[in-house]
Amino acid sequence: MDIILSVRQLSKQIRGQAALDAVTFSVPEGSVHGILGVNGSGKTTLLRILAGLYWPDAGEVVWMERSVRPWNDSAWRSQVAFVDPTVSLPVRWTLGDWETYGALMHQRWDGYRFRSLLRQLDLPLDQRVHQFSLGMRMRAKLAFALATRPRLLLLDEPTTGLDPVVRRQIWQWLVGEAADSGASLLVATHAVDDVERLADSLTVLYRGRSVWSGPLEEAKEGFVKLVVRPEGRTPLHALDNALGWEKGGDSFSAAVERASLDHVRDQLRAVGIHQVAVQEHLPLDEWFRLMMRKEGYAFDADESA
Ligand SMILES: Nc1ncnc2c1ncn2[C@@H]1O[C@H](COP(=O)(O)OP(=O)(O)OP(=O)(O)O)[C@@H](O)[C@H]1O
Repeated sequence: MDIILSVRQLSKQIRGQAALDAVTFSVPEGSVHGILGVNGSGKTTLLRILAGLYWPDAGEVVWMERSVRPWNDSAWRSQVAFVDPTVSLPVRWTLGDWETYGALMHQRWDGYRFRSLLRQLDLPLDQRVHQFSLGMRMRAKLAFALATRPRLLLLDEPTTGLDPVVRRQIWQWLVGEAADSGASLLVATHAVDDVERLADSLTVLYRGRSVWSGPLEEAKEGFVKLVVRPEGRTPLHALDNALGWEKGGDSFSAAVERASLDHVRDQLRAVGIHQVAVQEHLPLDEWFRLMMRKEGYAFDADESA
């Protein structure tokens, strides 16, 4: 797949702190790319720059091999839609009013598509949006965004506050709609399971830096979990604190990068542990925790080993 968007060395300071620090990643055309990160890692700042709401201090945004300035480029902005759970068109308006606004304000507005999406989503055109449930509001915002016919849809925590059934329905519908229209999705979220289910590729942000980026499969293939049953008082912490051994019954487990597997096995042998079970195909959540641990993010709950 061709690369449609490249973000290169993007940096932004907010009140003297680096909200983004040389963030770099690429998004293949027509794909879903997840931006994963713990609180305060820079996800919203990144999307706001791409939506043209903030400008960066340094770095480059390349769209279809052309360097663009989202904060100063109306052609770019006509191809990009940003869905932010904290911002919406006025909720005192009806969706009919949203439609009128969309037709006036968006060069690529497709009224036929908007109506068809509202029918699919069972959303009434003549009811004020503040009377909608949270799930209905999010559907309305997504329908509005899709009706602007974006080539790139930026989503900031789009399913926060929604129950698991609605969340799954919305995702399924959205990814299908985006695929039909050829749009690429950039989704910032804490929800590792959503990224695992939907994304083709992902970037992990930590303290404003992109600490990992690549295809989902590469992330999932890149690590395993070791399970050991030490006898007596084997000092697992002394082996490698960064592994963060977790106790479960009479065994300990730790996720490790596949590349360091032999090294860790050698360390275990050196303290008399020869029986090591290796688990493959683990949930992405375990990989994400491993990434965060490597970066020094504290996991209080894991200090039991
Ligand atoms: N308006 C602001 N004023 C001061 N600091 C800010 C502002 N906006 C962002 N920051 C800081 O920039 C950093 C990145 O914030 P950002 O909101 O982009 O992270 P995030 O990954 O989206 O977080 P969350 O998951 O909690 O929404 C944080 O340290 C945050 O405190």
